[in-house]
Amino acid sequence: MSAPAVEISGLVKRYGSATAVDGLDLRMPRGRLLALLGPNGAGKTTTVEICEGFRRADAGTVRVLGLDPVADGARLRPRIGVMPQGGGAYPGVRADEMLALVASCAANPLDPAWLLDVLGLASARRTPYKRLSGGLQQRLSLACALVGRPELVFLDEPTAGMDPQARHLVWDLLGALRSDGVSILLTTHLMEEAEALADDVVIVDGGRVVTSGTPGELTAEGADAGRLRFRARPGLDTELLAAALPEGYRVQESTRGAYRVDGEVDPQVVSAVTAWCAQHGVLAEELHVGRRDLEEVFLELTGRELRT
Ligand SMILES: Nc1ncnc2c1ncn2[C@@H]1O[C@H](COP(=O)(O)OP(=O)(O)OP(=O)(O)O)[C@@H](O)[C@H]1O
Repeated sequence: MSAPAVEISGLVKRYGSATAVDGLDLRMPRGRLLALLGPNGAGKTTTVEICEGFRRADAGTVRVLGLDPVADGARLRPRIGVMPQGGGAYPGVRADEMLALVASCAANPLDPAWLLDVLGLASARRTPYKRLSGGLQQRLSLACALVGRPELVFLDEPTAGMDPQARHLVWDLLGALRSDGVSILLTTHLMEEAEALADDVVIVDGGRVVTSGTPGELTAEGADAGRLRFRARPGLDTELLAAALPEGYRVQESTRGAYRVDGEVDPQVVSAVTAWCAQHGVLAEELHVGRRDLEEVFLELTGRELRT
C-alpha cells in the first residue's frame, strides 16, 4: 500500500523563545484536498515549509509521500509542487519565460502555453514579472507549482489577494486536479475556501490542531440542530429580541453582526424574529436555520474569531 501523502506526528518548531508549531499531528491520505485552516500566526506556513524541506523541525516526524523532506529531499522534490506564500521571481523575467524555465526542470511537464491559458495568463505572457498585478503573480506562481505534473502540491494561501473571479478560476482548476488524483495540501484563512474545496479540513491555532474532519463532519448539526442564525448591524439589543420570543429562547451576538437564536426553531419563532427586526428597522440578512459554518466552529472551540 502506498504511504500517505503527508504524515506528521508531534511536530514542534521554535523561533527563539516563540513556539510556532507545538506538537502538531496530521495525516493526509493520497488523492485528497486537505485545507489547513487557521488565523494569522497559527503555524500553517511553518508546517508547510517543513513538509517542503525548506525548514527543519525541532521535534517530531514528518513524512511526505513516505519520504523525509530533508534527508530524502532530492528524491522528493521532483514529485511535489510548491506555491510559497508571496511567490517571488526575478523582476524582469516574463511570465512565459518563468514558466518555461520551471517546466524545463521537470521530466514530463505540462504544456506551459496551455497552463497559461487555463489560468487566464495568456494575454500577460510577455509581461515582466514586476509589472504583473499581485493576483497575476499569484497565478503564475500556481502555474509554476503545477507545471511539473506533481503527485502532491503544497499551496500556501493560493488565492490571497485575488479578486472573486480569479479565485473561482483557481478553485475550478484545483477541483479538476483533485479529480485527476493529485493530492493537494493548501493553507488558508478563508473558511469559504476550505468549505468550497476541501475533502478534509484541519483547523490550527497556536501551533496545534484544534479540530479536524470533513467540512460536513465539522459543521454537523448535533446539539446545534435547528439553530436560527442571521446577520444584521452590530450591537442589536439581544435581550429585547429574546423578550419578543416565547419563553426560554436566548439570543447571542456570537461575532460582530452575527446573531444566533438558541432554542428549538419553529415557523413562529422565525416569524417573531423577522417581525421584531422589521419593527426596529433592522434588515436581517443571511437568515438560515441549521448548520453552523467553519467560522462558528472555530469560535466555539477557541472563543476567538477566525478572521483577523
Ligand atoms: N522566521 C521566523 N522567525 C521568527 N518567528 C517566525 C518566523 N516565521 C514565523 N514566525 C512566527 O511563528 C508563528 C507562526 O507563523 P506562521 O507564518 O507559520 O503562521 P501562519 O499560520 O502561516 O500565519 P499567516 O496566515 O499569517 O501566514 C507566528 O507567531 C510568526 O510570527
